[in-house]
Amino acid sequence: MSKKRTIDAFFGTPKPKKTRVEGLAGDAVPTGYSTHRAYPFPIARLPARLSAALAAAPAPGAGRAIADQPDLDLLYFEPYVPRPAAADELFRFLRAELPFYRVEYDIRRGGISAHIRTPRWTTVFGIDATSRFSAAASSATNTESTGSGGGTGGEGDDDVHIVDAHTGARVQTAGSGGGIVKHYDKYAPRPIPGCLDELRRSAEAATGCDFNFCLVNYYESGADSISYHSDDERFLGPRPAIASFSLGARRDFLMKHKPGPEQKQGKNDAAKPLKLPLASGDMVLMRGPTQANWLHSIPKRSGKNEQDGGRINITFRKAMVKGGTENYYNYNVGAGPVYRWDSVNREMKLWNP
Ligand SMILES: O=C(O)CCC(=O)C(=O)O
Ligand SMILES: [Fe+2]
Repeated sequence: MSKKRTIDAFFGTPKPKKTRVEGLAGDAVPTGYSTHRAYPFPIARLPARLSAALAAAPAPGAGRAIADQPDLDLLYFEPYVPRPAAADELFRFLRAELPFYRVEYDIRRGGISAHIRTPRWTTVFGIDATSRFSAAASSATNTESTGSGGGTGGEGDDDVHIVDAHTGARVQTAGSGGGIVKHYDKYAPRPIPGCLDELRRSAEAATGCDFNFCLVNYYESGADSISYHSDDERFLGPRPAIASFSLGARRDFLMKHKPGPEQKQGKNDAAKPLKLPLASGDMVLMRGPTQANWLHSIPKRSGKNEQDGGRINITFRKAMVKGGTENYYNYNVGAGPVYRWDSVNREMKLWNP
């Protein structure tokens, strides 16, 4: 029996007589909801046993360094989230509880325009380092409500606003009304919900890095992919550290050195392409000179490997300036409709509140 079928057999049949929440794996019961007016629906907090699994995450330095190639610096936790049970439960939880988008956009390159359909589901939370969510935001995102989404005790998400990270002064945004719109006028940034913030805090402890953004990809089958790119945008600053988690189906993560003048000089002849078969629960920290010099991708899979179950990828990053916030919401939320996992039909479904 394949590993996947074993996991399905273990989690596929919920235990009878326990309170069960639609979309949650097995007998998991949420411990409350994160709410915010920019969320399309309240987002469940982690069941206690997943919180416990993340709290017991690897100690700093537990990862294996991969730095034996020019300009490459990876730290590979294999796994980070214990597998199969915790990693697979976290996969099912996040697929069921997060809003997803299928972003489309137009590009113009060299006078030619093209319409791009992102070949995977995406979502994003966070705000760049020039701003933060007010104290009311953190209480709103930790609201112990029972699912109505309205919060409790008057700590409604209406009090949540964005403030300057240094002065604490309120940042004038599209949603805050009254006067000239100055910042974040295209998208209302969303605080990282509790369920992903627990993983963010765990990753910060394990890596010693700071993260203020969480990007999520859902590859529903082998037909979904991400093409070769590097996460080297200027708004991440030089030598960015990116923590990348894998949950669900195993997919190959390919890396190759960027072509460049150095290669012609022979310096990078030794840089061989890399293939990491990322499994559920794995985490790869990419840091140092990696983004400036290497490309990475998740190629499509075909034939018998195409329908091998979905995979979620979560990356934590630190955007330094406001342009990063707009860029991330542009390409991971966009202007299209919201989708949510339908656990009966086992597919993403348009969310119509
Ligand atoms: O899915 C993955 O492992 C990689 C995702 C990625 O490279 C990205 O979101 O920038
Ligand atoms: Fe990437």
